[in-house]
Formats: sequence, structure tokens, C-alpha cells
Amino acid sequence: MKNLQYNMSQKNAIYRTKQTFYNEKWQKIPFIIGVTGSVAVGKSTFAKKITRLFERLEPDKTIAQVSADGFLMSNAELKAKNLMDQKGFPSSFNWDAFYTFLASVKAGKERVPYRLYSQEISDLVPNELGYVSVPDILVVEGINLLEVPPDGQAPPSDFFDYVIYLDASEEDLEKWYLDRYHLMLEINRNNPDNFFYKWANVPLEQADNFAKRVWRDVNLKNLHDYIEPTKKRADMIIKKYGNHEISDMYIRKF
Ligand SMILES: Nc1ncnc2c1ncn2[C@@H]1O[C@H](COP(=O)(O)OP(=O)(O)O)[C@@H](O)[C@H]1O
Ligand SMILES: CC(C)(COP(=O)(O)O)[C@@H](O)C(=O)NCCC(=O)O
Repeated sequence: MKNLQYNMSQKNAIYRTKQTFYNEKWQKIPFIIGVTGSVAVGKSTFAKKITRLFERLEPDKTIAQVSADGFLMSNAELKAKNLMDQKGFPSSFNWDAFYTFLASVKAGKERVPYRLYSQEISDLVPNELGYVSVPDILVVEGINLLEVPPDGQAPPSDFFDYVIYLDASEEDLEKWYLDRYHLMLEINRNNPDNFFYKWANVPLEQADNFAKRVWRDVNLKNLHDYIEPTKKRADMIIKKYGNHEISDMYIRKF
């Protein structure tokens, strides 16, 4: 936390110096923190925690939190493009929308809209938007923050001030993925409209075989091919034990 606060005050000092140099009126520029890493590593849990911590430690500052999952294409769009088995890969994101969102936040625009994603329906939330209005700090969590878009679009990392990569063993990641999946089955056992309903009502072994196959063929492949290669670009790497405690921390000093 201290390290993040230090980086934030340094960055704000640079923004102030630049605005004075260019003779501009002082305008707040949100400090954008990224939390990245594999599917199910604990990004959204961690992002929530640092948001709560900032709210306590910096009560004068406004803090917002957004998930980059909201910049995925909807399941309908992915199906139409035959990309469902690439969900989460760079090919499945709306990179222009992500870039426009980050650029608008950095430019200090009011009420910048973004789509919401729900793990519970495994899709974008229909007919509902979130809004970000010039916060002091924006925490963004997502698998793709340090990736380079596949079709030459500008990379979102241009706008991040500090990116934390959460890391864990592949064994633990699969376990956490399955734990979350079991929770979704439980919640949606009696909810026929939900994505997980079908799997909640077949024998557990069959449901687990499906989830393990998705883990291996989609999420683990995504980790190997696209997410893990971005690890070395992070400002901080936090490695977790199987009980979610921190085992190691690496800080980039340049
Ligand atoms: N610090 C933690 N303590 C306990 N459980 C955690 C912690 N972090 C994550 N989890 C659990 O691990 C699973 C994946 O976490 P989540 O935050 O959804 O990951 P991600 O956003 O990276 O996909 C969830 O079931 C979540 O409850
Ligand atoms: C939405 C995601 C790409 C990212 O998830 P997260 O990192 O938020 O857990 C992932 O949960 C996902 O849907 N992967 C595709 C395969 C699957 O259904 O798990």
C-alpha cells in the first residue's frame, strides 16, 4: 500500500509540474491502478480489497473500481463470430471501447460509461451501464491489461500508472476456478434462465468434466499464450499460496 501511495504522489507531482510548465489550469488526472493475472487468480477480490483500503487510508480521495471483463464481446457476439472457445483471448475483446474508456477517464471527462460483466450469468449485463466521474483513483482489474491488441489497436497499458500482476501455481488456479464454478452451480440450481442451471442439474462428475475441459482448453491456454507473457511488464508481481496468502512480492524499480 505504501508503495502504491508513494507512486501516486510522485505521479501527481509530475502531472502538476507538467501543467504548470504548459501554463494550464490545474486539472485532476485520475491515477489508474491495474490488477491483472490469470482467470480466477483473485483479481476482483484483490481489487475490491485495495479499493476498500484506499477508502480508509485516503478518505479525501474518490475511488472507483471497474472490471475489464466489461470490454469482452457479449456471448451473442462471440457466438456469431465463432469465438466462444476463445473467450478471454485477445480476439474476444472490444479493444477500441477499452481504449476510449481509459482515454476519457484520463482526460477528466464526467460520467464515462462502461459495460458490466457478471460471472453469475457468464456474460455482459444487458441494459445496464456503470459510470466513472473523474475519480482520484481508478482500480481496473482484468486479464488483458498488459496485452497488446491483436489488430494494431493502441494498447490500454498506455493509461495505467501502476500494474500489479497476481500469480499462483496452475494447480491452485484450477482449484480456485472450480471452487467458484461450484458456487455458481449452487446459486443457480433453481434458476432455469441461468448459464449454470444446466450443469447444476446433471451429475457433479459430468459438470466437473465440462469445467475442467474449459479450464484446460480455454483459460489455461489463455494463461500460457497471452496472460503470463505479460507478467514481466508489471510494476509489481504478487505470488499467492493456495490459501490466498502472499508468498512472494517482486517490485520493478525502473
Ligand atoms: N483473498 C482471498 N481469500 C479467499 N478467497 C479468495 C481470495 N481471493 C480470491 N478468492 C476466491 O477465489 C476465486 C477466484 O477469485 P476472483 O476474485 O473471482 O478471481 P478473478 O477475478 O481473478 O477471476 C473466488 O471463488 C474467490 O472467492
Ligand atoms: C470472463 C473471463 C474471460 C475472465 O474472468 P475473470 O478473470 O474475471 O475470472 C472468464 O471468466 C471466462 O469466461 N473464460 C472463458 C471460459 C470460461 O467459461 O471460464
